[in-house]
Formats: sequence, structure tokens, C-alpha cells
Amino acid sequence: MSDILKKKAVAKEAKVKSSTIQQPIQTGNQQQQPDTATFTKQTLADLPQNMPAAKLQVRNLDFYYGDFRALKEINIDIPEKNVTAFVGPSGCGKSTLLRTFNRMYDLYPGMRAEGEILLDGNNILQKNVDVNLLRARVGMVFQKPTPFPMSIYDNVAFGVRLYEKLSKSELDDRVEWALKKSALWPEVKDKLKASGLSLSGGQQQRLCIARGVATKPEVLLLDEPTSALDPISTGAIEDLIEDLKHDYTIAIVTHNMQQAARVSDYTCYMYLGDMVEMGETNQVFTNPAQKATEDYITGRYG
Ligand SMILES: Nc1ncnc2c1ncn2[C@@H]1O[C@H](COP(=O)(O)OP(=O)(O)OP(=O)(O)O)[C@@H](O)[C@H]1O
Repeated sequence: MSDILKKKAVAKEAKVKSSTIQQPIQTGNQQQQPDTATFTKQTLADLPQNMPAAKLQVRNLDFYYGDFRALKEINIDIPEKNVTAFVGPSGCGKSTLLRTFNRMYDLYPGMRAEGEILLDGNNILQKNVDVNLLRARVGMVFQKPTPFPMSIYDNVAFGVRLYEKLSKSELDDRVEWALKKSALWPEVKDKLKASGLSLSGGQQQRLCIARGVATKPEVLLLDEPTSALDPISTGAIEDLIEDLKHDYTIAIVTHNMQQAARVSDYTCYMYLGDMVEMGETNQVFTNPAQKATEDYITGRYG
């Protein structure tokens, strides 16, 4: 069975589990929640065996919004040229963790990260790191499509113009390459001068992915990239993720368990700022190491 078919089978199994086995227990008007606070914190020793080489290594990472500690001693590896999904209940710190990987939080006062995040072995949290260069290496696509109010061409060329000096024909080639990578080229090749805002929601998100890949980052961070999209656009973006992972290291935050099962190789389950479990996606969905993970994955909590 091909990898994608295997994943689809696991996703289907997860769906069956959630719909038939693990319904919340009803007591009158109250939903009784299981005790999800019982888990052993993930440590480096618990990381899956035989993982591919790590592109990012997160070590003892804490994150603070002012006095609030939103991430607590996170220790994980993000394997190169694989898809790693972050799942967990709302507010558990998924987006916060993703935003540390390109120091997006630097834009806001009062936020700080402590610990280490090694990108190819170099700590990106050090003060002397050039954050613009970091963001060229670690690109990000947000939940809502955010095309700039400019043409489709200029949207894709925007970051490239910031970081590289290409000739007109080289830039044309790069724009075409990025639009092909994001599976949008056939739909826009005859209207590159039209506004990015004139595209449908799904097309706008693929445009943002084209903008994200155009600078040829090494890591692509996707923060709920399909939550605002219809099922057909979602399918197109999931296929795209499958394709992009051959060239990029991808980290994705998703609320959709089936999506995590379908697109990711590794899954991290987070709860209230803690990393509960990181494992191979097939294992996390079929045989999680911790009951807290099982309760969430199967829909009993969250
Ligand atoms: N700008 C902020 N200032 C203060 N606290 C914040 C800020 N952003 C997030 N938080 C808090 O940090 C914690 C983690 O939030 P985060 O957005 O990372 O969670 P999440 O798992 O991505 O949630 P969701 O699934 O709802 O997007 C939450 O308690 C949240 O309230």
C-alpha cells in the first residue's frame, strides 16, 4: 500500500474511532470530562526511535507572554523533509510553539522564549541572529489567507525581491516555479496581473503558499492553513503538502485530527503548554503511548 493510502486508512480508522467508540459521557446536562491532566511529560528519551535527521531541535523551551508561561520545557526534534503536525485543545500552545520557529514573536513587546531552538545545529534564539534571514529560511503561512493588495505576480515576487537580486526573466521563472509548486499555475497563468484579492479563498491560500515557497525556505510553517477553506480547496492543499515535503521540512498546526492523520509523518500532542507525546503519526493515532493522547485523538476530550 502506498504511504498516502496507508495514511488515508489510518485517518479513516481515527474517524471511525471518534464516531463510534469514544463519545463524551453525558450526565444530565453536564459532559463529564476524563482526567486529562494525568500524563508523563515528553522528554528527549521518549522521542521516536530512528527518526530522520532533525532540521530543528527544540531544547528545554519555555515561552512567556509577560508573566504567563505558555510553553513549558518543550523537547522535540522536527525531522527534515517530513511533515510534523501539532494537535491539542484550543489554547494548549500550538501556534505559540510554531511562532518560535521563526521568532515571529519578536515583533511584539513582552514576549520571550527561553531555552534553545537549533536550526541545523545553530541556536536561532540567540540575540545576534538576523531574524529577516531566519524568516527567509523558515517561511510561514497563516490561518486566514493574507494576500497582499497587489497583483498575483507581485504577491509571489514580494519576498524574492526582498532577499535576492534576480533579473526580470529569472524572477519570472521563480514566480512560475512557485505557482506550479503550489498547484495554482494553471488557474492563474493568464491573469498574473490581476489582484491577488480577486481569487477565491482556496486560491488565495495557495497564493500565500506560493509566496511562502518562492523564497525557497528550508522550513515551512503552516498554522491551520485550511481552517477557512472548503473541502475541495482543503484537499488541494493537503495534496500540495504531500508534494512539498519532498523539498521542505513542514510543521503544521491543525484542529482536524483526520487532517493530521492524512498529511503528517509525525504528530505532537500538546496540553496546557506541555508536550505530552510526539510519535510517528500512525503510532499516535492507533497506539498512543499516553492515555491523555488517546482521549484527545479519539474525541473523548477537546
Ligand atoms: N498575545 C498573547 N498574549 C497573551 N497570551 C497569549 C497570547 N497569545 C496566546 N496567548 C495564550 O497562550 C496560550 C497558548 O495560545 P496559543 O494561541 O498558542 O494556543 P493554540 O493551541 O494555538 O490555540 P488555538 O488552537 O485556539 O489556536 C493560551 O493560554 C493563550 O491564551
